[in-house]
Amino acid sequence: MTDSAPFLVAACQTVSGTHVEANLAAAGRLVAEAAAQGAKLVALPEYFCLMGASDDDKVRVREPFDAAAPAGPIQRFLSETAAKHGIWLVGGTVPLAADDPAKVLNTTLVYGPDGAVAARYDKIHLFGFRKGEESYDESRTIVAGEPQPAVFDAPFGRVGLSICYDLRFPELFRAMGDVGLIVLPAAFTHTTGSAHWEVLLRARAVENQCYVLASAQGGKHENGRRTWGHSMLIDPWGNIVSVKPEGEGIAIGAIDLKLIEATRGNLPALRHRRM
Ligand SMILES: NC(=O)CC(=O)C(=O)O
Repeated sequence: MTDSAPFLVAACQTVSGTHVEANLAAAGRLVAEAAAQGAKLVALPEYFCLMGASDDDKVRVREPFDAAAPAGPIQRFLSETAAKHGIWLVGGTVPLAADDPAKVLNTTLVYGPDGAVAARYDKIHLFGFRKGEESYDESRTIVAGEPQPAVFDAPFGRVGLSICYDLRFPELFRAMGDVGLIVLPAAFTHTTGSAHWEVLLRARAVENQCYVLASAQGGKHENGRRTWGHSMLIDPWGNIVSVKPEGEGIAIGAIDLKLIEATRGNLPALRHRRM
């Protein structure tokens, strides 16, 4: 049964550094702030546990995955934090061990209010970008997930999972089916984010007539990188409900399931699809 009363969700924005312990402490403070304000679902950003000095650092802190018992400090932190606050915690991304020992899976693990794993999504699309001095190639250290959508059911409805660069591939979001909320942990670069972040997020909300909650890295990092931030909640009409432009903090706002129904009733574009 779906509980249809409006409820709060929050996107945590971090400026993660090169030390896992310090990053987990920062994430813990932000989740506690969101929970204290009443958020039922809280999302952390991509790479919330580490923005390493080099891309290979995430391989150094990789953890095996165990759905039954947290198999490392990052998974333990997520499980304990969800249970402590009694929330749904979308755990940004965790570097999970892959078959190739030189690479990881860049994975979102979702924990329920009981601290148990409720869903897993391995990032499908791997970011590559080169312009001037800037160069990114995730395929060097990350193995792409199997190309299939991941959703989970919470008491307030169905939630779809995606990560950062996935945002540029609308077919993934369509394949999620009927979701009321899409969550996107991210670490968009300052260059690409200033140009594309908001317009892409709002497009995904409008074309799927659902809420989008995007939790981002936002600021100048210890490793010299600069990320765009602008963590936000967007409603099914494409309005920005709440935004955290820069630096550490949260973007918190209400989800009203009746607005999804009303939007789809007024403008039945999803029913008008012919392909
Ligand atoms: N950092 C990413 O994975 C994606 C990004 O910055 C972009 O798509 O732009």
